[in-house]
Amino acid sequence: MPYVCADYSKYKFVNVCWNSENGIATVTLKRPPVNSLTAEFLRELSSLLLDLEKDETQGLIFTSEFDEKVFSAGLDFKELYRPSIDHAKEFMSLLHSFSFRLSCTAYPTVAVINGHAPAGGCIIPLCCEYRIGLNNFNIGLNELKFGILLPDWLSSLMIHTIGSRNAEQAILSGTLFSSEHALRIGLVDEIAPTKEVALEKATAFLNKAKIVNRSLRLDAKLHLRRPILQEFQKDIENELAKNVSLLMSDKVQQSLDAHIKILKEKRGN
Ligand SMILES: CCCCCCCC/C=C\C=C\CC(=O)SCCNC(=O)CCNC(=O)[C@H](O)C(C)(C)COP(=O)(O)OP(=O)(O)OC[C@H]1O[C@@H](n2cnc3c(N)ncnc32)[C@H](O)[C@@H]1OP(=O)(O)O
Repeated sequence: MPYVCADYSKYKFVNVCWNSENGIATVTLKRPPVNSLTAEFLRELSSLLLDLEKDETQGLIFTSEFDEKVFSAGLDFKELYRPSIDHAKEFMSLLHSFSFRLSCTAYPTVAVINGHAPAGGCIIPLCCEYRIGLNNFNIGLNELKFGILLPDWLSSLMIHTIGSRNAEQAILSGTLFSSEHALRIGLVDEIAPTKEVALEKATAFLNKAKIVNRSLRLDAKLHLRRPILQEFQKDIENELAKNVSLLMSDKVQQSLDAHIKILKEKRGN
């Protein structure tokens, strides 16, 4: 059984619950109020994946502290509004490297999606091998509605998950799917009535993975995910530069400004 070496209490935005009997790590995202992804959060998540790898984790479950509300609200609007060029570059690079790392972990991964997961909030679930949703949440890649062209690796993750035809329709219409609809098109693999049941289902999925030799399983995973991994590795410098210039463009900045205002008005601030 794996021996836990890393100090998981050092992490600010996640709670790591390590089960020493089965080697499964349950990682609860807890960056208030809505687990939006900032550079600091992405840096922490990347470092966490390395720690889990070193500790020979047998399986990883992601879930959110903000149960039945939000899994992750996606990229942090506020941090990405008028960033410095250096910060924009750092952010895009962290988003890319974390998503790549999560897509090819040696251990199996599950997302328990216990709340909304719009746009960038869908990235963690899509990088995972298995997705279990709760009822009454929305999930999808609705970036086109913000004037954001998806990076190829992200489209590729969606295609891998729901097939090209469904992905084309979903991405081009910027649809956010209800949990039932997400189940029908395969964007989630199962629906559970509560987080507890979802966590049991996640553990059952991870236990099934154990009957396969670990290194053979990793070879097969990398082989099956080759089209996605190739998109991640394709012309990285150019891809990052494209995303930075998209983020800095007037159109995207105006869209972020408009969304920040909408959220403020909603809260009456
Ligand atoms: C911009 C990138 C350009 C470059 C692209 C290249 C790479 C492309 C790859 C991926 C791109 C992804 C794009 C995104 O992810 S953009 C973010 C999209 N997300 C959303 O549209 C979600 C917006 N939020 C909501 O719909 C709701 O907040 C919801 C998550 C459903 C929760 O609703 P509720 O529980 O009612 O909470 P409130 O709306 O009242 O919000 C509570 C506070 O949280 C703040 N908030 C919400 N979302 C974000 C966010 N994304 N970033 C930062 N902050 C967010 C909100 O303002 C409230 O704050 P406060 O309490 O201070 O008022």
